[in-house]
Amino acid sequence: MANRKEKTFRFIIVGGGIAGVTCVEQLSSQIPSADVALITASPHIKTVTNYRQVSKTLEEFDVEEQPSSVLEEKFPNLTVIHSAVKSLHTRSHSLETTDGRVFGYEKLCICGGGRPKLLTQENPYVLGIRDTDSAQELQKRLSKAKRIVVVGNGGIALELVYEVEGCEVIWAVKDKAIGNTFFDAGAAQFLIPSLETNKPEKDTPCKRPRYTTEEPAPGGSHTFTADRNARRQGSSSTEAGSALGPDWHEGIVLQGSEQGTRRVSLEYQCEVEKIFTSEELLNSPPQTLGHENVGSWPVYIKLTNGKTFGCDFVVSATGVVPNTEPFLHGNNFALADDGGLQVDDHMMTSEPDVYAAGDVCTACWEHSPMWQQMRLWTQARQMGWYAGRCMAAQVLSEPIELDFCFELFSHITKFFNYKVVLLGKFNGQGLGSDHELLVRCTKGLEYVKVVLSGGRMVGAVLIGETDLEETFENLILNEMDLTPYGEELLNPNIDIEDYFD
Ligand SMILES: Cc1cc2nc3c(=O)[nH]c(=O)nc-3n(C[C@H](O)[C@H](O)[C@H](O)COP(=O)(O)OP(=O)(O)OC[C@H]3O[C@@H](n4cnc5c(N)ncnc54)[C@H](O)[C@@H]3O)c2cc1C
Ligand SMILES: NC(=O)C1=CN([C@@H]2O[C@H](COP(=O)(O)OP(=O)(O)OC[C@H]3O[C@@H](n4cnc5c(N)ncnc54)[C@H](O)[C@@H]3O)[C@@H](O)[C@H]2O)C=CC1
Repeated sequence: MANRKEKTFRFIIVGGGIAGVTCVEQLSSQIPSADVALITASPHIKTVTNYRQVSKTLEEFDVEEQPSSVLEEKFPNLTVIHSAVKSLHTRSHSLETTDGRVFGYEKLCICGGGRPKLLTQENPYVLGIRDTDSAQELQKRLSKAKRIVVVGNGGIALELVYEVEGCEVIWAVKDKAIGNTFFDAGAAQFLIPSLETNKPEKDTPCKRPRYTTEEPAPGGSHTFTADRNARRQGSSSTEAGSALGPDWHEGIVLQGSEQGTRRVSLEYQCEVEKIFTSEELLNSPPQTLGHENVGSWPVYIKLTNGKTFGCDFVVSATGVVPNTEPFLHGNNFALADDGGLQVDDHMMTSEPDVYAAGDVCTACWEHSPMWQQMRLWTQARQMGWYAGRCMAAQVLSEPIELDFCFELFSHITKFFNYKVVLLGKFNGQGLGSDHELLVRCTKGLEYVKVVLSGGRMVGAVLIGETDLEETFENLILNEMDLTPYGEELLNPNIDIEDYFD
């Protein structure tokens, strides 16, 4: 293969998502003379725009899908190759793309992202959501649907059950409360009433519509209903590739076949026992179907709580698997338990000269006590940026230390139309019983939870416009003993910022 190399680049980055593109930008601006190649399976690349450092560790930005020429114009030494990597040969420092080209590299960074961890593979009635194609498929199928079942209790499920209108949604969660990857039961209780109320009308269209839309066709349980008739529309056509992200649902119509109502029925503490097609159900012994008629739905889902629901399709919102497949074969990559490429504190994998960043990798260095990896947009950006710096530092023989952004976990997002800020060990992760909680909650307005360990703040969940993120971030980073303040810490009548000046 070595002889067939079309060209050897100093740096090759695989993947045109946030991690890969940020890595390319960092490398190209740090060493402008270096030949850099970005190899990506997707026709468009994702770039970070309107980046804003909210506080020491919190950041906000928009993400835009752009043609790769934008990047090539900015960095003349960059070549973008639109093809998927088919095989990697770390010994000969070369890789082959699906269109049969072979490229050599001095340093490689794998930013191949992840794919949905589906409940079951190759069942046409089980959908996952990851990229533009899968979002469009969801939109298309939803426009004809009367009932769907959403399985999973993380980010995608939270967004979907809130956004879908005109279609009954059965939401099956393994846990006692909603949103287990982000919240505890208290926060879940604060958020639940939002499923019963109307979504606020959006007076401005989405800032960055990215998806083609089609007009939809006409047209221990807990049930929530809300009415709304408004429909949103986006524009701009793209093809499959990188993961969606914040606001992915803003540019598409998530409307079922019926008129604009949100109807969510929650099934707690249950998993999926079996998924049947209508024919399978007819051929199998009688099932407990309640009022369902066998044959009236294309697919049926049996839950471990004994209930079976017929529906138009099932959304498997059950997490992400790192996309390691094409890179592993014939190489010696160490993998983490979650299937990610293990990386050290310089974003290096176990193979020489191969780095990795974003959803594809698992951070295997000794973490700061206040940081954990979550497969999020912000972390993809931070890892891509830091990997670029590490690759450049190695080439320039410069020392580099783990970046400050890995000191404290921080995430800003929106669920059920509330601003949500998560800091540090926001759910007491890894603390066992060695922590206490302080909670302040005003129904419909805000939910503030502080996690304390040994008298020091180690995490927080802030829902609503609390304006506390910067102060709490400082208190966590300063490791100040807060014992003397006790519950005053959350006293709404005290301006906490002045308190700690
Ligand atoms: C529906 C949805 C909503 C989300 N919402 C949020 C949110 O609100 N906030 C947040 O922080 N995060 C969110 N995320 C998570 C976030 O989008 C991801 O963590 C992040 O985009 C990962 O970036 P990445 O660059 O690592 O991977 P990706 O964006 O998946 O990019 C991987 C790239 O690698 C390319 N690729 C893969 N294999 C190959 C190959 N063999 N050869 C060449 N190229 C290849 C792909 O085409 C793609 O361009 C969401 C994710 C989803 C699916
Ligand atoms: N606003 C945000 O920050 C958002 C972030 N994301 C990110 O996108 C990625 C994909 O999102 P999700 O698929 O929601 O992943 P996730 O990791 O957030 O949640 C997965 C959920 O599926 C559940 N689950 C796993 N296996 C299951 C099974 N067999 N049966 C039933 N439940 C099961 C888990 O308990 C968990 O609740 C994640 O990395 C997530 O963090 C997604 C949407 C919004």
